[in-house]
Amino acid sequence: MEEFDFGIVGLGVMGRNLLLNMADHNFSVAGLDLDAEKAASLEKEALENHTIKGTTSAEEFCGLIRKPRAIMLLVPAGKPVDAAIKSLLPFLEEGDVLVDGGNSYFPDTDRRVKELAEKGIHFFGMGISGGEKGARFGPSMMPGGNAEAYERLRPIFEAVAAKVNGEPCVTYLGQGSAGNYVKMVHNGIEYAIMELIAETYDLLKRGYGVEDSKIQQLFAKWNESELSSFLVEITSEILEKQDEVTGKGLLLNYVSDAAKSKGTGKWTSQNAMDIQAPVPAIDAAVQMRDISKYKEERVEASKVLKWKDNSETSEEQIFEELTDAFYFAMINIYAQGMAQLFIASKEYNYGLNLEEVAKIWRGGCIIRAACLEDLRQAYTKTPELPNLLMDEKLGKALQEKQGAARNVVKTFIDKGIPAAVFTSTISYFDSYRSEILPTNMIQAQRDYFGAHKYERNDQEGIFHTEWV
Ligand SMILES: NC(=O)C1=CN([C@@H]2O[C@H](COP(=O)(O)OP(=O)(O)OC[C@H]3O[C@@H](n4cnc5c(N)ncnc54)[C@H](OP(=O)(O)O)[C@@H]3O)[C@@H](O)[C@H]2O)C=CC1
Ligand SMILES: O=C(CO)[C@H](O)[C@H](O)COP(=O)(O)O
Repeated sequence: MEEFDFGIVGLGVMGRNLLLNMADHNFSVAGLDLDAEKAASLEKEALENHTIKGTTSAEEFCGLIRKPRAIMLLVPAGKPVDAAIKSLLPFLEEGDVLVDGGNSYFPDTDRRVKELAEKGIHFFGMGISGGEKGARFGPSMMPGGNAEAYERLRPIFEAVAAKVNGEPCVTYLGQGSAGNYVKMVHNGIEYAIMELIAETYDLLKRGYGVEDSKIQQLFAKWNESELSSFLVEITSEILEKQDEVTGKGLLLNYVSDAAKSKGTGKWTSQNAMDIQAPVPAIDAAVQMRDISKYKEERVEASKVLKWKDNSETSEEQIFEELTDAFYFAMINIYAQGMAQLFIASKEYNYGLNLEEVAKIWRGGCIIRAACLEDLRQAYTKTPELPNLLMDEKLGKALQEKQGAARNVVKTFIDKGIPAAVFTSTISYFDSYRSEILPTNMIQAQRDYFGAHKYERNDQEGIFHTEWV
């Protein structure tokens, strides 16, 4: 056989849709899944011009694909990836390329790259974003690994990726686990923007008692402005969806408020701490999902821990200021994530080009937004920009909008509505722009109780003092 251009392992949400997307672009693709029903139904979905074949046999699957083989895994992260690799290995040969398209934890990718290199197999970690529709009609893809192996995959990935002004939302990002790392931070940013939107909705709904339809209109209007983005767009659609079970009101009002997660946001925060890249908005978003799980405790606490709203900001003023406050927070979130990538690139030797990262995030992915073109331009101007807050254009916009952001945050606090991400973005901005921080006190305290020593700001050297 050996006639298929590409193979995909895992015919679930992402694998099946990406396979059909590839087939749309005239690539012949074989699919492998443990579930016979999924493998069989694939061929039923084929259009006339598609060349696709589904199987549950790893041997048959590997036999279908032209050598050197190009195979992508789209199975859940963790053990299923190792299991899928193990099932393929007996049938793979030197020179074959395996691409992990899932949300794998980046150290796992580094391990797999090494293990498979010993067998002459190129292993690639490639984050994919865009969900079900993105995979089907054009995702953003973040590949990392062996640069030569990528050249073989490039035509197929560029064909199926989303396009912005004709430019594909995929590019080679760097060696080893660079692709998984960039996707991990993408998801960290995703968590923070989702929480920012949730906080905005909360302030309007619980803080001001604004009707859902009016909140929907605000998000729809924002999507026509500089705040235009996929997450804002889907929020306005979610705020329109009626509940079909009860036939009464919005479905959203029946959705449980205990949020789930699969790990990428947490890994972003954990690794940010390891490499000392502060990302407080992402940390806050992860923590809010965690707090949301303590439903019973929250219900009990709400009965005893009371606060009386003493806000002086009118609903009209909030509607006016929220737009600027949202922009301010959103840019801060991207700045934190991009600064993490800047630091991680040096730490792990990825050689990331942040202009390219911003470029491939403009379309296809969950965090696509109009502002990503401004982010891209900031890096075109200054490729080694350590923090987007220092870009002239973005910095000026943030300076103009910070007043609104500060008032909105005050209003959240006055009303007793949680605003973990909104408040963290102001603190980040204020810390980053502080020539002096009170951390001299921390250094003095460390020296006082632990003889940890300190440096002085007026002379060289390391000092210790008997403080009393
Ligand atoms: N869903 C989304 O929006 C996005 C998901 N991702 C990532 O993509 C990856 C895949 O996600 P998704 O498509 O949603 O997952 P699904 O659970 O929908 O699909 C995974 C498929 O892989 C199959 N599978 C598991 N182990 C093996 C194996 N050893 N050999 C062959 N097939 C196997 C599963 O079969 P079975 O069900 O029988 O176990 C299932 O059909 C994950 O890492 C996810 O985090 C990335 C971006 C967006
Ligand atoms: O990668 C994705 C989007 O970019 C996936 O949808 C992922 O599952 C989202 O993360 P979580 O499930 O933790 O919210």
